Amino acid sequence: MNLPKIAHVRAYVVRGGGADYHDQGEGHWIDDHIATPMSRYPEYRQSRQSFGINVLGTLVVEIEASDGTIGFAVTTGGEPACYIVEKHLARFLEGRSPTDYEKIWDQMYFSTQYYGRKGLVVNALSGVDLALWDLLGKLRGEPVYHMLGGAVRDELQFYATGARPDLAKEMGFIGGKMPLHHGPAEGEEGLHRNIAELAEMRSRVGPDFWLMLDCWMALDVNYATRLAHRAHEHGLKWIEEALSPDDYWGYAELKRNAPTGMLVTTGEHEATRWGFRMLLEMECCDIIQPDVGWCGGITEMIKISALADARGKLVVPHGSSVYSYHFVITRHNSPFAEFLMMAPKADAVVPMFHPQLLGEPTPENGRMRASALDKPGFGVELNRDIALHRPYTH
Ligand SMILES: C[C@H](O)[C@H](O)CC(=O)C(=O)O
Ligand SMILES: [Mg+2]
Repeated sequence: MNLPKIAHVRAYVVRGGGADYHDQGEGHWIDDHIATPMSRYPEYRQSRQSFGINVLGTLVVEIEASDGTIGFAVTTGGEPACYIVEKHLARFLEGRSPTDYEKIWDQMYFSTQYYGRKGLVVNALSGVDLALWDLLGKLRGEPVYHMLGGAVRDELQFYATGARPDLAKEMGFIGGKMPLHHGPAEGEEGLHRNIAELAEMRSRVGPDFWLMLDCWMALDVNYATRLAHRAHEHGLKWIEEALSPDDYWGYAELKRNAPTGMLVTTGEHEATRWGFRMLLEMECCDIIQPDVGWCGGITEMIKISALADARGKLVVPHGSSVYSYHFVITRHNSPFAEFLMMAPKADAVVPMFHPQLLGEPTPENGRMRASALDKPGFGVELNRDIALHRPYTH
């Protein structure tokens, strides 16, 4: 069957809302004294926005086929990513068939390799890849998860990331991941406060509920090892992204140092099969956490997941809403998914990519039926009531 060819690629920047790096208003738990690599500077300790976490904004990529069908995706990267998409990547799509996603990915990656490989460029590339899968699904009338081989279970189950695992438990989630609030620069007192917060949460949720700590690249091996051992006494299930993503050696050491039974997880700021191969071959962790919108998109996720599967490792993607749900439901080595609580007080389930997406499914009682994904493509529409700014054209 010949599908319509790709006619046009467009890239927009959006301010406000969204998940994680996207702009959140004041008083949101996600920007409240979270330990980061910048916490060593007191003036950048209270708010991640103070050092510019939200400086780029959201990237929206649209790919229009010659019959007028539009696929789209949302990720991070903002205006600089718009430039890369419009001025560089678009040439590898326009005039081509949307079925050629392997060749398109290969050309996008290798043509940008001299200035890319990770970070912003791979965010942009991921946005294009996700928009392409959305377009393909819309043209074929199939959900992305069908194109990935179909569901291996009837429903997704979720853990929640946010400041209130106790409320997440009441909402039916299988676990709660809290941000770590104090980094090494806050010394022994900070460590003590981190452990006290964990202990307090353990007392609220009881002995069996999963509790995890997200350290957002803020620690060193020594601090992370001490934190892990002290947290073990309070039943911490995993310690996440404790070190710089470049410190593969440190992760390998932390994995050796961690108490038996505690999982070491990382990878949300890693990209491509080559980056994840490093994490896997160097025995850096137990669970890898690629973000579908940052690691190279669905086309690359398939390869990353296969590498992990062959090594008996789990893939539990970072956030990314529908873009990860369609993947997780198709893989046995992705037994559960993350839900990032975007309600400012983490006290309600609200869509992760609000207000950019319309029709975004959310977990109910910590679960989501596969049938909630049964719409063409990623099953969501772009909210055209938001201000979409197209800074570049080609
Ligand atoms: C809460 C973390 O600091 C970060 O904002 C989200 C994240 O890393 C995760 O969901 O994982
Ligand atoms: Mg994380």
